[in-house]
Amino acid sequence: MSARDAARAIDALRRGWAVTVRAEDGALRLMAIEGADAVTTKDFDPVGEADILISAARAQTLKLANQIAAADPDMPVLIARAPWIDNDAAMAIADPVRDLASPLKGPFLAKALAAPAAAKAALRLARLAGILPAFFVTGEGACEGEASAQDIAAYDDAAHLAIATRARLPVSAAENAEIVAFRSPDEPREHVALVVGRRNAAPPVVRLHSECLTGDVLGSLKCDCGPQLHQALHQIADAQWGVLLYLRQEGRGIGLVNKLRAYALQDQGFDTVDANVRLGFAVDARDFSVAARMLDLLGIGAVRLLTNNPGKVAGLEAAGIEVVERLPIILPANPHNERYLATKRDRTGHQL
Ligand SMILES: Nc1nc2c(ncn2[C@@H]2O[C@H](COP(=O)(O)OP(=O)(O)OP(=O)(O)O)[C@@H](O)[C@H]2O)c(=O)[nH]1
Ligand SMILES: [Zn+2]
Repeated sequence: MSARDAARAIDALRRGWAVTVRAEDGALRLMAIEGADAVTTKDFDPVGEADILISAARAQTLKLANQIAAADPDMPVLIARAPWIDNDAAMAIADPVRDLASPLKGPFLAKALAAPAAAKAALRLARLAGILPAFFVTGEGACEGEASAQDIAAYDDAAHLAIATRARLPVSAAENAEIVAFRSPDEPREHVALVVGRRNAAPPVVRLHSECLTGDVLGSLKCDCGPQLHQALHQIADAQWGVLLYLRQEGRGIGLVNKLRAYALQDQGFDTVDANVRLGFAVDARDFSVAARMLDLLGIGAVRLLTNNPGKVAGLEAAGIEVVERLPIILPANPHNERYLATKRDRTGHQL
């Protein structure tokens, strides 16, 4: 079992190269539909026979609901290749953002999935690679990367995370702060912690902040991330000691490009929950065991957690960190994020 194989497969997928995903029930040779061009497609599938693997949610939108396994509604669906499915048509199958522009798709013929466990692992790999969960699929053949379902499951295992370095970092909210960088040999994303103030015996005030390029850096009004980040730093500074974890979980774990696809779906009227689902992802794909591991490496076993999200409390506790208190972090809404905040309150259990 090696997370290295998963890392290679992720890299290959993002470059549009062929990869093989194996599980106990068989192997699938895959190429991402996203980014496929005439040359890579010909190389992967010279005769144009590759089938298409999509998420169950995408199958539902494409009127293949009858193909969704009753016993496992998350099971991916395999579409048989038809002569009219060229790269452009495949991209229209893959990308829900195009549904308004190209509404006429199908009819599709679904096929039995020979290797369901491998298909599920492939979809997990797509999320880790930050691409759309839609593939061309063949059986055997040349490929640039090969990973097993176990490799893929081990890829973002927080156990391999370690402290890489630390340094003093005065910030506007707290001059007495130290930045601690964490790295895992398997994974390129580096998480950081900002440790504020002087450690004392009380459980620190802790904020788990998931990366949001649009909110944190550009000041997006569509979410509450930017103001929450600054408010959290001030609340931690006021408490004299605490930690902000900056987690590289852009878009609740689906990556920047997929989050922006979710935004494009929101422009079409879907809310933040339905947009994720329509893309073929979980509503929240984050794994908070990485945060627990970081706290553990900082010698912190109990926290006062700044959050409105009961899922974060449960995720940290499940990973062995005691949450002695939940502190709310509520900021005024603006006209652009009103619906987003209402959806968090009404559909994802946020206590707002
Ligand atoms: N997929 C997706 N991600 C989003 C969207 N809006 C914001 N995000 C991401 O959501 C994450 C922000 O969530 P957080 O503020 O950490 O957490 P939360 O679940 O809202 O809980 P709180 O602790 O109460 O703030 C960041 O990774 C954002 O990039 C969206 O519409 N779709
Ligand atoms: Zn945001």
